[in-house]
Amino acid sequence: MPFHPFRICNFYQVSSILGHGGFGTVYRGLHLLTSEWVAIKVEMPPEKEEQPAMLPYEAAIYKLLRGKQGIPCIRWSGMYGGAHVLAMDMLGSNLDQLRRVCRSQFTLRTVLILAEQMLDRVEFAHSKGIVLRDVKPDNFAMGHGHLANIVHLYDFGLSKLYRDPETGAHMAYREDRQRLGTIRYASLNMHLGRELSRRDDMESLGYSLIYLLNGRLPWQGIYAPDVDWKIRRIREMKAGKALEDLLSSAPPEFGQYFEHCRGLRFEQKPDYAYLKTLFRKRMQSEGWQYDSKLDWLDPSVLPKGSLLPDEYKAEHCFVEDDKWDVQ
Ligand SMILES: Nc1ncnc2c1ncn2[C@@H]1O[C@H](COP(=O)(O)OP(=O)(O)OP(=O)(O)O)[C@@H](O)[C@H]1O
Repeated sequence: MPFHPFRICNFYQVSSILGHGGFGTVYRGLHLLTSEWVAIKVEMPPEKEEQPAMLPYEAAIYKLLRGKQGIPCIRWSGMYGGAHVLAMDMLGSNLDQLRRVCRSQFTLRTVLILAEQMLDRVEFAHSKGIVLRDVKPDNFAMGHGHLANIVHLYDFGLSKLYRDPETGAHMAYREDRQRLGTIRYASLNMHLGRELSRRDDMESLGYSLIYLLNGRLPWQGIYAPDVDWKIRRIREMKAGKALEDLLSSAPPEFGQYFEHCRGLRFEQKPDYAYLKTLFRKRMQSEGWQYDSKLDWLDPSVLPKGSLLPDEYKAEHCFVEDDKWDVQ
């Protein structure tokens, strides 16, 4: 069906669809007065009255996180034309899209540079009492223009407050929880039906980093007669030898990372500084700098190059203004 441009909240001209989420559509919009591009999430109120809309909840999470670099800024949120609307900073490609541009995997150097920022974003969300419950490469995107080297954390649809905002008490441990998020990156506790806490975000981040480095995880593409069987098999792989083998063939820092995350108790705060130091020491020992030479901007370091046409390669005009968009 052809897309007909329309206007939303009076001053956003919607030009195209960016994507469809679990509960609505995300549009690309131009602010008619400032000429800034924004991403606009729109959710129609659920048909059943007792079913809550998700977007106001997500907007509330964004408000708790506002002001920090690496979290998209909310430009407008509320009801418009009978729909829930959330207008926010327009982001560039997510890390899984960029991985594909780099012919399926990043160099260790790029993964370590990204890891520092990803750890920082997750730590920040935790510091605000939020557990993300869906940490995966698709939920981290690079910024636009002068923020092209900044990793942004977005999509808080599954996040939850793990502390009571009044008393500060940690939520209670439970074992009867439903499966949530993305199986590929889910922690072992999620497979076991346990309430998810900070340790589980860290474990999912670990899987995400290894996925970006190797281009795949061992439990992708396994044969299974049905979905339940497959999920059970993935759980066994994460609990046993498949993970051990994965970690023994990965750089040793990842083994230490998982040892720490898997050793955390339900309410325990991860030692973010220790985890960052692990990766920083590796950067130092290799003589690598935290610079902007990320694989997709400088594909000369990639054994097989990138899928970007030549004119996109590290041309500053593409990273310094809003034209940089490799989706
Ligand atoms: N701020 C943004 N800037 C650019 N693109 C965005 C932005 N937010 C979302 N998108 C695009 O819209 C798509 C849908 O996003 P959304 O966060 O609603 O859902 P999702 O992550 O795909 O699914 P789910 O809602 O099930 O988590 C994303 O895949 C992304 O391509």
